[in-house]
Amino acid sequence: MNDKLTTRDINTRASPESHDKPLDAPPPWDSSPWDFRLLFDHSPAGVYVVQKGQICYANPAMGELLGCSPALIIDQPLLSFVHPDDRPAVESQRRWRSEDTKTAPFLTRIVQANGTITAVEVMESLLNDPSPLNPPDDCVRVGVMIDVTARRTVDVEIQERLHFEQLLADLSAGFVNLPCDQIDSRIDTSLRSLVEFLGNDRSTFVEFGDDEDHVVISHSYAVPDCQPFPIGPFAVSHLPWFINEFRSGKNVFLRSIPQDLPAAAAKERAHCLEEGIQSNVAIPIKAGGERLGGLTFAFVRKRCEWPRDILSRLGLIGEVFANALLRRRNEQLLQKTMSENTRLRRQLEQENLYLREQAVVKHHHGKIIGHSDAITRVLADVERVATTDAPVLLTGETGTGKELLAQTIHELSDRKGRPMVVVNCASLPATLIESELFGRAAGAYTGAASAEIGRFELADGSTLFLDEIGEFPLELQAKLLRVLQDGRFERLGTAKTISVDVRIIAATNRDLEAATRKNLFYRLNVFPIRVPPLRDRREDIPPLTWAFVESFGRRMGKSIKTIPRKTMKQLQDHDWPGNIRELSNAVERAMILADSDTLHVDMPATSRDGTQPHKTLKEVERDQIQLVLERTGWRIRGSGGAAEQLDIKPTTLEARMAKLGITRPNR
Ligand SMILES: Nc1ncnc2c1ncn2[C@@H]1O[C@H](COP(=O)(O)OP(=O)(O)OP(=O)(O)O)[C@@H](O)[C@H]1O
Repeated sequence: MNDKLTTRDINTRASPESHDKPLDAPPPWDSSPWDFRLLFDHSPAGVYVVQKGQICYANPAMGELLGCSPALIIDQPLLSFVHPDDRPAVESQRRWRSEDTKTAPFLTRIVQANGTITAVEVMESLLNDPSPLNPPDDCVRVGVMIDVTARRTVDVEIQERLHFEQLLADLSAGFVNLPCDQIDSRIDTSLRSLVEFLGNDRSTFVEFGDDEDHVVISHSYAVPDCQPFPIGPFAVSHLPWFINEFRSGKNVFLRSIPQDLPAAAAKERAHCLEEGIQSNVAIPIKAGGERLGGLTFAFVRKRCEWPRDILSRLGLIGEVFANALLRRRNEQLLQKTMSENTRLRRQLEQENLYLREQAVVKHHHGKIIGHSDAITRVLADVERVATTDAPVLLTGETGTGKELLAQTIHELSDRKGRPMVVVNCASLPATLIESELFGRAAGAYTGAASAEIGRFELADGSTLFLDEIGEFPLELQAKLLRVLQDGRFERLGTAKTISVDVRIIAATNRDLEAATRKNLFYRLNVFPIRVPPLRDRREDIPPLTWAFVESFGRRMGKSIKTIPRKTMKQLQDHDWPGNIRELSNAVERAMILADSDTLHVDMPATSRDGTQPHKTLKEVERDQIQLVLERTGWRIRGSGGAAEQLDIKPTTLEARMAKLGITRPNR
């Protein structure tokens, strides 16, 4: 027994003042009851024994937990130390079932005599078996109690962190697939949730733009007694140190203002003083690799006690805001680009339409289509001569556009204010041509009841186009030469000389240089223009074809979108003895037959490769007239009649028919 340790022994050995006493080696361990008591005395956990609810043993650690010496605890009901709010839970926790000999560990709070509340974990077990005569509550129980305050603090921190993470997750989830027009209001409510959770007084989202001198306050929320930041541009010069700091990508963590502010932050110091800001935290935010803005958190009522590592978590939610704003910005950009695209496409369509219309309008108004060198040279001549009064002689095969060029010359001249007067010398019977051209007096000849002015008078101050001048009757040539010479003539049946100012343009597809017409030729040949046949300017075929497609399409209510490459090649390869008129007719024929938006053209017999028999111009003309007449049921006049389809006057057609010997077959 002598060498067994007593509590005092251990205390003496453990006390600092005993250090200077030399000690023998520690005595060997003896598992006698006394040694076990010693263990309880030194146990870091509170150990107690209760019988019939009253404490009958408490070790020193238990005394410390309950806040008084173990002697004062003895005979006290253990429940009297438990926090009144926790007592029902403790009692139910200790409701023994018959087979139970120990409780599961449970948490409760102990109230010490001085009012200190300590969180403890308790576990009890029965020392003797309960029986009907000896119910568990009457049994002897041994309990272990440990202080879990520190663990509780950690638990609370973990809980708070979990709540914070949950908040961040919820806020982030709220932005997924959020329509762009709801992003602003969602950021506002998110800032509010953050302020409410984190306990600061104002949270603000700042956007950095291209403007070096300003940032933009896009969202701000403040608790009721504090002012939110005014939304809109904010001059960097108001808080230069602060804004530049976090615009350059640094976190700003000012726990104690003004102490934490550097000397350079004079404006910030004044601002915080004025607004009563005690702490301020700012986190820069990147989105899409771009420094987009930042989140700021101001504290007015108290200082910030956040741990520093909160910054990275707040940075994450900031990124969610920034990504949403970036998405909105991109979407707006996309919208803008798309509407710009639509605008441009419309414009293009309009322009295209305009261009095509132009092509058609040009055609209808006698303007020239074609960009070949040959036609460009002709047009250059046309422009050069148009503004003069010089007579022009247009030569070229039939259908090459001589009348169109005459019209163009007229329209480019100063005479364009009055219409050009056209005389087709081939279509007028020789008997009528004199009165047609020079006018007549009443009774000038049988049937001429009234006086009538002729085309020369009609064209006074304008242009007279003498088409097919080669057909002009020889007997009238002298009169014509005179008027061409000095603009003077007499009406048929009068001696009165009339003087006119007429610009003459003549056209012919036959040789004027023949002896009989030499004088006329010299008089007219002041400014000759040779109009090239279509086969000499094949590159004009595609634009001409498209112009005719548009024109006929419009008239027929058909829309042709494509012409196969092969077809266009065939059109370009063809010799077109009837020139543009023949091309126009071929396209018209194809358009009548077209039943889709693709144009297929049945090529006329002659082609450049020589596989088809070569026809003379006359034959081609005859074939063409015959074809159109057959198609129109031999109707010459009126809308859709052969003359209109051939784009010549009915009288001209009749003259040609007579000349070519085309007659209607007997039925
Ligand atoms: N460059 C062109 N651009 C557009 N259409 C043209 C062009 N040249 C001619 N045409 C058209 O071709 C057809 C024949 O033209 P035009 O009557 O001017 O020819 P022409 O040489 O006077 O014929 P003719 O000698 O048989 O009287 C007309 O429908 C005309 O509008």
